[in-house]
Amino acid sequence: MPEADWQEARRLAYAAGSALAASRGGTDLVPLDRVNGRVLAQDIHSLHTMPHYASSAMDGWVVAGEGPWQVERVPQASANDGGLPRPHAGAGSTPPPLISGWARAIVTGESVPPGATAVIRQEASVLEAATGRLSALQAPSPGADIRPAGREAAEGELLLRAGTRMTPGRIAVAAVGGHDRLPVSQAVRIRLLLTGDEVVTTGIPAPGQVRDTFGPVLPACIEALGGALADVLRIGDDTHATLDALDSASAREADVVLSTGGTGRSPADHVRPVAEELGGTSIVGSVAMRPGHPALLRSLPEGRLLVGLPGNPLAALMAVVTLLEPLLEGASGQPPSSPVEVRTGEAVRGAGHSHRLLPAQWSDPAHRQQLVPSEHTGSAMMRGLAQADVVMVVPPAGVEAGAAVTCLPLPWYGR
Ligand SMILES: Nc1nc2c(c(=O)[nH]1)N[C@H]1C(S)=C(S)[C@@H](COP(=O)(O)OP(=O)(O)OC[C@H]3O[C@@H](n4cnc5c(N)ncnc54)[C@H](O)[C@@H]3O)O[C@H]1N2
Ligand code: MOO
Repeated sequence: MPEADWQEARRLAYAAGSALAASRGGTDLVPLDRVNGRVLAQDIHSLHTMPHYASSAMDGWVVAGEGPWQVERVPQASANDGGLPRPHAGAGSTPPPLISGWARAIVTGESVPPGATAVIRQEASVLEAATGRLSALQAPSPGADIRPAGREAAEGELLLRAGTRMTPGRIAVAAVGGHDRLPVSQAVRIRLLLTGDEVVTTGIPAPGQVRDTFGPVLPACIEALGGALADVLRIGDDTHATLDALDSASAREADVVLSTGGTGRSPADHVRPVAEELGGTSIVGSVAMRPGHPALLRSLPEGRLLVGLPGNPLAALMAVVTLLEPLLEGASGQPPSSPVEVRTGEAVRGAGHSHRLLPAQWSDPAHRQQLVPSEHTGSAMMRGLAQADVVMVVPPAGVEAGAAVTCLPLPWYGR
């Protein structure tokens, strides 16, 4: 099977994610304080006008008509508040109307009474305590410092579209719109399967061993991309263990198995042959990208999916942005993310028939105009990725200095 072109591999992964959602995707109703990062399954509308009542934008006096005004009730001067203003007296109810020529103390956010024409800030007012006469340093324009009801949104107005990923700003607008829970796409459940006899999880590895790069890293990537980690399994390079990990009762509880290592074709590599033996179809057999070309995507029994990441750590993370990210976008109903184009400050050699995925960084982080490839970007190296701001996608023919080049965000910098 020929290597899939890089863009085609992303399209196929997105389509496989969409098909997964169609076959098993449900909706969760999630409270606002737990919805960050989830993707809306339906459009969200305002449940009332926003703001839902006219309020004061400042501490001071609400007035009706032309000044000077008579204060309804002169507040007692006190050391703490200088006689102004009193706390919200009537939260939850409409205040009594204000008659033309009168003024009443008001605090920020408090309901403006019917009949009010403006709010005068405390520091812009002069109160004659003995007579209760209030004047303004400058005549207020009509409606000054009053936030009218409905200025931000009418009741029923669209606030957020289905397919939107929730962020703190979007959670805030849903709260202001009156929502307690939001309908979000059920997160894709992912089994993380780490393979390799030589992998050790702590301390300094002996020659021939490697320190596990994936166990501490991929759960964070899965979370950042909106997936849900179902479980983590570590196995050696063994056919039966691989078979069990891909197709046991517990494996079937996950929608996707995300494996690392074992994608090659040596006798020590079991992921590919065992998956083939299980049936299903190959969706992406390998990808025309460097590093990471042995990455694979195939269907497993019951319509589950296998994303096989190569063992070399940088290769695996480039496969995460190539296959796992579009798959999870498709599965949550988000539109496919479109990579941005940025200028490269240096000429970058292409890989001939493949795209090159290179960790890259801003040459001037303050202005973010131009990228340069990071150093130490060998397939088994991590220093380049540690410094990187984005992934530069270099076309097969390479790019000249100053040319625009496609870039992908790194999962942990959000999208
Ligand atoms: N004859 C060929 N050999 C290889 C080819 C090829 O085309 N022909 N492709 C190379 C490329 S490219 C890659 S990438 C790797 C893919 O290897 P596998 O997916 O089969 O992975 P392994 O062989 O199990 O391991 C490769 C490498 O990665 C290290 N590794 C594995 N797991 C971890 C981990 N959890 N943390 C850190 N490092 C890990 C492992 O020790 C090996 O060094 O194949 C090339 N060979
Ligand atoms: O995927 Mo491999 O070298 O491209 O590490």
